[in-house]
Amino acid sequence: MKTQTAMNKDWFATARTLSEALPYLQRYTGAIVVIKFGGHAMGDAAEMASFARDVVLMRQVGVNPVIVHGGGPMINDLLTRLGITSSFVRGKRVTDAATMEVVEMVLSGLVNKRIVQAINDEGGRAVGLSGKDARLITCTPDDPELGFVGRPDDVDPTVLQHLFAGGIIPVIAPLGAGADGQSYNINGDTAAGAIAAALKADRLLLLTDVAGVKDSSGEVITQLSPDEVQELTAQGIIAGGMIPKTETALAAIDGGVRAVVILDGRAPNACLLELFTEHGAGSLIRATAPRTPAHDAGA
Ligand SMILES: Nc1ncnc2c1ncn2[C@@H]1O[C@H](COP(=O)(O)OP(=O)(O)O)[C@@H](O)[C@H]1O
Ligand SMILES: CC(=O)N[C@@H](CCC(=O)OP(=O)(O)O)C(=O)O
Repeated sequence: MKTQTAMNKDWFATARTLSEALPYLQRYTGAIVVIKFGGHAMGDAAEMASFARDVVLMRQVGVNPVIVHGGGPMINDLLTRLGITSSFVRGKRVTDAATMEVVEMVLSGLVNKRIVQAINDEGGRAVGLSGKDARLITCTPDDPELGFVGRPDDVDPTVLQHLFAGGIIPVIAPLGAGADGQSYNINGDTAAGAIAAALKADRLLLLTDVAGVKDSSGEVITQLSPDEVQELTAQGIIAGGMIPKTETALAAIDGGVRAVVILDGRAPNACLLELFTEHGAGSLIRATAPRTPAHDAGA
């Protein structure tokens, strides 16, 4: 049972949090925030609902969120059930014709519609599409060794601008078409970075299953410059699955994205904490400027 005094304390704290968010809400009105929602970050139904609620809140306060999702673990599940073996080279799935069919079914079907439904359930209006729709992403083959893995060559974000104007939240599966109409599988981080660069997004949030980029003692680094990312990679401190993320971050910054944040998508309200509080979350990568006191003031 809660006493009147305890309840009052809760409400005062909530009101103060809302009040303190004002400069951040003002800062992000009209901003474009691209969110890469990785398969490992998706979690269970409650975690998916919590993510969807944060996205709907962003839209409600005037941000234009764009979700680019992954789904590697879900692709693995269906491939296993179908008896198709799969391998990765430098973090990318070797994709033959049969694998491509499964990748498209899982990403454009199961995963995309699950996210769309979760956002709509929270009162938002989401539209699911892939990089093949409205020529959003045109690809060339990444590397002959990888089969039908695409490298985004041309990104036409016109369809996204139409969706923003209608107050609709785009949810994008990382697929693309070649000039010849062939379907390509694109790494989710790569697709998110290319879309963020084409939109000159204010933020690219890469949601993963760790709290951020860690240093040699396992501490999360709250802010890094591109040079520091390169140093940590050369020292082998940034390794494995973190390499495609930091490479994406550097390419996105080069392409005109103002800043990239790598953060834990399973942490409650991770996106809200990053955008609308002084605290921030995860590791912020950008060319210059401090993270505090207002971690992105004027950026
Ligand atoms: N310096 C580092 N800081 C944080 N994580 C790192 C670092 N180097 C390697 N990693 C690994 O990168 C992983 C994130 O990449 P990945 O599993 O591919 O993510 P996702 O599935 O979300 O795309 C972490 O779980 C961690 O094991
Ligand atoms: C070329 C390539 O590797 N494509 C990825 C696409 C999905 C993805 O990126 O999913 P996560 O973000 O959950 O890892 C794949 O086939 O798994």
